[in-house]
Amino acid sequence: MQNILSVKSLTKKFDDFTAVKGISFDVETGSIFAFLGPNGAGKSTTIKMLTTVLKPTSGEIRINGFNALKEQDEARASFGIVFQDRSLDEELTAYENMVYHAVIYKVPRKEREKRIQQALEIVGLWNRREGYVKNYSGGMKRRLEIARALVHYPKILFLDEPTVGLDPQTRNSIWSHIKSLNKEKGMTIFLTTHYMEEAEAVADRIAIIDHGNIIESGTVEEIKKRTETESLEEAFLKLTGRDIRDDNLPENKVRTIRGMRRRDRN
Ligand SMILES: Nc1ncnc2c1ncn2[C@@H]1O[C@H](COP(=O)(O)OP(=O)(O)OP(=O)(O)O)[C@@H](O)[C@H]1O
Repeated sequence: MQNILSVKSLTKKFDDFTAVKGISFDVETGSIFAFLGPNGAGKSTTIKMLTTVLKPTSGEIRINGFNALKEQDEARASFGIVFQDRSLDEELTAYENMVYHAVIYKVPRKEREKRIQQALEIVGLWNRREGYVKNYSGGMKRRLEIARALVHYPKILFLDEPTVGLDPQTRNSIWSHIKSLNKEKGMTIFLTTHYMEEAEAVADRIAIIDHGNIIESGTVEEIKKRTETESLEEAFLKLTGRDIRDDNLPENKVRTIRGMRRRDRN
């Protein structure tokens, strides 16, 4: 199978500190790839380089066959991204937010309505398109962000912590939308998450980064076998010696996640 994303010897230095240390990996077209690591491991720095926000110190990135450093426009047209931070205009309707994004991405005017409808239908928001975003729930906002990232027909979707801050039911609904996008539309998904059980449930392949190096990669089964563990969470702990969810998380994230764990138990 072809690789939609291919990364070779990718390195990022901030002055004399090396945040990403020559990592290499491939993402197969049509797969779900989870990029995991404790806080400060280098995930955000890597995603920023993959999405052309940050210039690598050295290394190669090919997205959809394009050199992400030399063919930036083509590379950018090939991916959609949902960052952790909300970037919707709350004072506009869902539909207006979609139009705004379609214009920025230069979707031809004639195509706009059709593509917006398709994207909103995928996340189950077409019937709610006239609603103001400020009146949307957290889960609806996240679904709208995913729909928005699809409007220029990307080949690969980057999702940075797509379910953080959402309750368990909403998290399930987000995952089912992501899975159907992958299975039914063949969209490649590259995601980060702090929820090991969610990564285990959805990802075809996983890479674990720590201190700027990829310390393990493969399918969940391969990783569990090699680490002689029963779950991805256990494998992660064994490999990094840390709990992904509690290690130096910003206080607000810890609170959200601990709250969720309590709710999960109740
Ligand atoms: N602009 C910068 N200047 C200097 N150091 C930086 C900069 N950005 C990130 N770093 C450092 O690089 C390392 C990797 O950071 P990065 O944000 O990529 O980690 P992360 O794995 O995404 O963590 P998190 O899960 O908290 O988002 C950290 O030690 C961080 O302090």
